[in-house]
Amino acid sequence: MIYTCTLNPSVDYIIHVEQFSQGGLNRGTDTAYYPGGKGINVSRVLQQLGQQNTALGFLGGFTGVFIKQELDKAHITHDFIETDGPTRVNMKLKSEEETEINGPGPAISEEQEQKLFQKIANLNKGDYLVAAGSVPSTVSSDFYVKAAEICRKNQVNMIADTSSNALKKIVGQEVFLVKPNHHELGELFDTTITTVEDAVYYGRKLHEQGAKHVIISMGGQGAVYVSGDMYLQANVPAGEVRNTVGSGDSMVAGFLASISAGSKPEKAFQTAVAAGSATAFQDDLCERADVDSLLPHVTVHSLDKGRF
Ligand SMILES: Nc1ncnc2c1ncn2[C@@H]1O[C@H](COP(=O)(O)OP(=O)(O)OP(=O)(O)O)[C@@H](O)[C@H]1O
Ligand SMILES: O=P(O)(O)OC[C@@]1(O)O[C@H](CO)[C@@H](O)[C@@H]1O
Repeated sequence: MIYTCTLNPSVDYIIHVEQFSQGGLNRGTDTAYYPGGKGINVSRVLQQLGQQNTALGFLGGFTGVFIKQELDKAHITHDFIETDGPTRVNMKLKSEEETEINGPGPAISEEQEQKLFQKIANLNKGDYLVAAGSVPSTVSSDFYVKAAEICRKNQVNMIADTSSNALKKIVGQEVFLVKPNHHELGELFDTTITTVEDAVYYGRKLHEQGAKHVIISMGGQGAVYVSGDMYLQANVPAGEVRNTVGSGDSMVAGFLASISAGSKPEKAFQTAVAAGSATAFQDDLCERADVDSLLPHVTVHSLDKGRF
């Protein structure tokens, strides 16, 4: 069984503004509301790809009700801990550039945090847990580390998709998959990553420190996969980028859907990139048909080990 865990979900409020003027009154043209937060996005794409899963995490208030309704409509099971305050609304402003304003989210009490650990402790050997997104300031900063320890003890495969301090802390833990983008990977090692060679070099470090599969997404430049002595590179298919929000989450879902169905890493990596790009090419997250049609346009090749 696959579980996702979103500590700080969101209603993503998308608003298009022509010629955004900072400090002025702007009138939006199109708007949309989506259930968001990285783990919830992974849940939605997994479901599209035919993988039933359960969404865990914290949710509350009128925004929480909306997210639950949307998950119900998509036939995604969920088992959230109720928060006292409402789940945040994250604004995604689409103008000449994409600007995001992510809220802090409601306060989480010690008791609520412990309840979530209890749910994680109840997962079974062989299950997958995708822990994705930022850690709210009221949750222990080492939440993911503790979750990884519980998962290791119970032989649950943990996937960590986070950034900044939470990503730093997870390095050194035994996890099934990490998927930093090249900026996050650079930040982790206090460097700037611009080339595939750099991505492989630092990706190997993550692998050596406990991550079984490492995917480094590099936006329009493609992506790199590292595991053991297997180094792969994929191109991204050509297309018009409409929305990159959730494209990284779609990669995680694509990889997991494929590998948990028994595919080899090459195929799972190809599916990850197809799913990431399928999301980038439309307004909401990708649908299965989009992933299937992009798959033949993603080429995966082995990188010559002598280069590294
Ligand atoms: N210009 C592009 N053309 C085609 N595909 C793209 C483009 N930009 C992003 N993608 C797709 O989205 C995937 C993830 O992109 P990126 O490296 O920006 O991840 P991320 O920063 O983790 O995403 P997120 O915005 O969800 O946090 C890429 O590997 C690719 O599949
Ligand atoms: O604030 P976080 O947890 O880092 O990111 C939250 C978020 O930006 O990530 C998703 C896209 O990846 C969105 O659905 C959501 O609004």
